[in-house]
This record gives sequence, C-alpha cells and structure tokens, in this order.
Amino acid sequence: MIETTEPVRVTGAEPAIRLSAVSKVHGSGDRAVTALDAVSIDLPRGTFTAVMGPSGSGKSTFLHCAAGLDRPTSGSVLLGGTDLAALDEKRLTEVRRERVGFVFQAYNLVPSLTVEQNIVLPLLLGAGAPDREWLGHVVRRVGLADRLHHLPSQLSGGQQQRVAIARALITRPDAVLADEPTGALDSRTGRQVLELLRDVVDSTGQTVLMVTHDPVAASYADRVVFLTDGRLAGALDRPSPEAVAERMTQLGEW
Ligand SMILES: Nc1ncnc2c1ncn2[C@@H]1O[C@H](COP(=O)(O)OP(=O)(O)OP(=O)(O)O)[C@@H](O)[C@H]1O
Repeated sequence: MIETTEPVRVTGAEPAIRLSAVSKVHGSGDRAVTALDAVSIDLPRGTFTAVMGPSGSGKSTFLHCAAGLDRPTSGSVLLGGTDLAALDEKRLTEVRRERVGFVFQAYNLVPSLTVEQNIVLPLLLGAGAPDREWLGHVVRRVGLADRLHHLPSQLSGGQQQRVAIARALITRPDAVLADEPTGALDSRTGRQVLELLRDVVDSTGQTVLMVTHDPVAASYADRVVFLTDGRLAGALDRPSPEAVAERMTQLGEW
C-alpha cells in the first residue's frame, strides 16, 4: 500500500493589511504626480515592516493609503479583512479609529490632558469604555505607570513618544503605523522607542508598519521594503543596518 502524506496546508492567517495594485495620483492634468504606482504587498499579522526610500519616493503616501487616511486612485486596501474602498467617510473614520494606531514624529499629544487622558482619548472619541486591565497592561509595557497624572510638558521626548505608542495600542488595533517615530529623538532615546515597538510585535503579536530614513531604525524590523518612484524596489529580510545602508546607496540619494 502506498501511503501518501498530505502536506500540512498552512493557509496563512489573513494579513493585517493587504495592498493590491494600489496607485495614487495627486493632482490632475499637467500637474499629476504618481506617488504610488501599482503597489501590492501583504503585511502579515505579528510582523514589523519598515518602509524606506529616497525623498519623494512615496513612503508617506504608502502609509496613508494603508491606514485609510488617503484613498487610492485605483487598487484596493484591506485592513483586517475590511475593504476600505467600500466604506463611506463616516465608517472609514470609525474603522481607522478602531483598527489603526498612529505614531508620528511630533508626538501629537494634547498638552492640557494628562498622560492617562491622552492614552484613553481614542476610546473616548469612539464612545468605548476604557478597559482598566488593558490600560494597566499598556502603561506597564511602555514604562509609564508612575507618570499617569503628569502632563506631556512634564515628560521627556522619549516618554512623550511612549505615551503616543500607548495611545496607539489602547484600541487593540489591527496595525500600528509609525511615521518617522524616532525622527525627533536622540539616538539613545530613539533606541528605547524602537525596542518598545519591537517588543510590542514580539510579545503581543501586534503588526507594525514604520516609515523611516534611518538604517538603524529599519534594522529593528523583520523586513524592510524599499520604494523608488512610487514602486516597490525590493525588500530585505532580517536587515542589518549595513545592508540597509548599502541598498539605500544603490537606490540613489537618500
Ligand atoms: N497632496 C499632494 N499633492 C501633490 N503631490 C503630492 C501630494 N502629496 C505627495 N505628493 C507627491 O507625491 C510624491 C510622493 O510623496 P511622499 O510624501 O509620499 O514621499 P516620501 O517618500 O514620504 O517623501 P519624504 O521622504 O520626503 O517625506 C512626491 O513627488 C510628492 O511631491
């Protein structure tokens, strides 16, 4: 008798974010600029992806399309299995609030609110009640348990960015999207923020997508994808800072 062993089929969980042939044209006529040109990519759940490329290569547009902040001219974006193109503005805003966490270079905290109030703000806007247990977990993870009643102005830059990361995590989003999160930090504080993002992926299975110009920052990711002229121009898995820097040099100016 011949025994056949069926290969175990790993169906692969649905990606946190899927872009299919996404193009984005800004403006029209003579002024039209193709910022993204038929980009297709899956960001698997529980992974950390960095996006790099020369200035003007489409990194921010990529992040904004992936997050539903910008609507593609063509192609589709699935966020946690939801087709963003099918949503009206109101629903898109809700989906963005519930399913995506944002971290920006300028921390974007509300100066008159305490650390705790800033962290739970997305829940209040969405009329959800803060889950004290999850809040406790998030503030411990970012190392801010003893700063909850401080104002942002009483914190260092790195601490403020950690508040922003906690705020991004409070809704348990499908993905955390970070645009140059260490751009305003010195290298030591920047490393702490990158270690935190890495830990968020490793210990909570979160998905992180980060735009950066810094090869060291990119080396914290599982994978770096490169953009030039709005197109994907390769990727590096388990990137070292040296390999990322070399690839960026090949792609032209930074
Ligand atoms: N609102 C807009 N209107 C017109 N053109 C735009 C707009 N936003 C972006 N662009 C153009 O689209 C292209 C990609 O821009 P994008 O900001 O995505 O690049 P980037 O890689 O993030 O750049 P940088 O590293 O300099 O921030 C650029 O040529 C830019 O000038």
